[in-house]
Amino acid sequence: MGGGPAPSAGSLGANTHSSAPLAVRMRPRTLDELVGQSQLRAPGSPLRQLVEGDQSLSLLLWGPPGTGKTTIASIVSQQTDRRFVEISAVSAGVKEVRAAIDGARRELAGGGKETVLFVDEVHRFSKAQQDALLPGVENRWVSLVAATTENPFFSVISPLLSRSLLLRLSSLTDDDVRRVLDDAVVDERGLAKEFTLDDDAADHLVRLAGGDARRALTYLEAAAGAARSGGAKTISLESAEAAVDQAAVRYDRQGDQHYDVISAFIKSIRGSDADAAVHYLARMIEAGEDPRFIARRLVISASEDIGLADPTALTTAVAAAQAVQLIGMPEARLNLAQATIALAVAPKSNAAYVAINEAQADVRAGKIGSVPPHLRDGHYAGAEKLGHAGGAATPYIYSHDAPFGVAEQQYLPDVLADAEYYRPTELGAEAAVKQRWERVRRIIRGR
Ligand SMILES: Nc1ncnc2c1ncn2[C@@H]1O[C@H](COP(=O)(O)OP(=O)(O)OP(=O)(O)O)[C@@H](O)[C@H]1O
Repeated sequence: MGGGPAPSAGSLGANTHSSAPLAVRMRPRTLDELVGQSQLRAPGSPLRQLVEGDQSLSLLLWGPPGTGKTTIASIVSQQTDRRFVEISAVSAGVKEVRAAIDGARRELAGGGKETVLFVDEVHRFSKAQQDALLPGVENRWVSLVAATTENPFFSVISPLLSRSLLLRLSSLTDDDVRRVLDDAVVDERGLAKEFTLDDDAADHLVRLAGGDARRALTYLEAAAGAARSGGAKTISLESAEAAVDQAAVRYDRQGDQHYDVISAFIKSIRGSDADAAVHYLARMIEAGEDPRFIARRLVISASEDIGLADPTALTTAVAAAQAVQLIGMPEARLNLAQATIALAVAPKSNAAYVAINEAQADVRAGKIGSVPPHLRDGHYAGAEKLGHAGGAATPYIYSHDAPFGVAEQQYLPDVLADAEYYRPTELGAEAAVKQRWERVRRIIRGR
């Protein structure tokens, strides 16, 4: 490192227009420069109308990191000649929100420009903080562009949802990411043809980017730095590999490895390693991760990975999620720790997860069939004549009248008569469920 920085900074300066990171320099300036997201960019789409017309509208952009949310907000402000004011829900509170809205209102009152207020990670705002955005939106003092990586139906208050146009961004495909890289290699704002990018190096970067254009460009920039300091004209697989490890550490420090850590957290719970699960929980807490996000993942895991092997897991996870709402951080870390450990040490079953997946796959494949006549609604006049419910042709058996409260009777539609979606494990509490269910299924199906 010692003698490196000066010459390498110098040559970097000679080959770029600014010292901003490559991902920032390459930020698309128009909707047409945006890669992927074709549904949003289509002629006549609401976003295009917004950018090309002069109506004011609030947008809620929902999509994974590095797919263009901030970019879209900046395109809207540039192309409609509005001020761009950005606040991050990670660090800002009600005070900053009010100040931004007041500033926009004063600007308007003084005959100045309209304002695009970009709120990044809006799902991190509490209800009260989101409420503070409403007057600005309702009175059209700002065009709000709120970005979230989380499902807004859970994380955004409904008055804000109903006043905004929700646009969904998808992860970039591998081809999209490759295009972003190729553009950055040749573009004057980017690496301006200083290097050629080997195919295998590009493939490596595409794979590591995981659909995130910012990550792809950050890694490309690191690889270019390595090639430059080695005096190379080509970014090879070796320079890419060598550089990316360092870039990945930087990412971690900025908290952008969020998805890798949450993934390791869930996998540790699934793998029953309570120590590892608590370790990843601690990392997320220390990184300032949204506790509601962690709690929601626990609730999902309780059903996906534990299910009926320990039905109390879902109760525990839901209780932890409520505790997070009630108590907030830092104390809610205790509730999260208890739930994490309870889920990690619980016996594991994915039988409920597999059952619903298989049942939905069948329905999607068109295996539906009609509801057996004896199960149809028998409460309306004439139903009996049609043979529904109580009709003589297909009598409905009231289970409580059958021995042990289980009747031999077909419940599934004919096309699915032999389907067996729920296959219990023999683990934990599900062992007893399995014993009983197998007997019950035999009676129902008359075997
Ligand atoms: N669809 C895209 N087409 C081309 N470049 C993109 C696209 N999406 C992102 N980028 C590149 O990645 C950088 C970061 O993108 P942006 O800030 O818009 O991501 P984001 O979706 O707001 O992510 P985050 O949720 O992490 O804030 C941009 O400056 C740009 O260089």
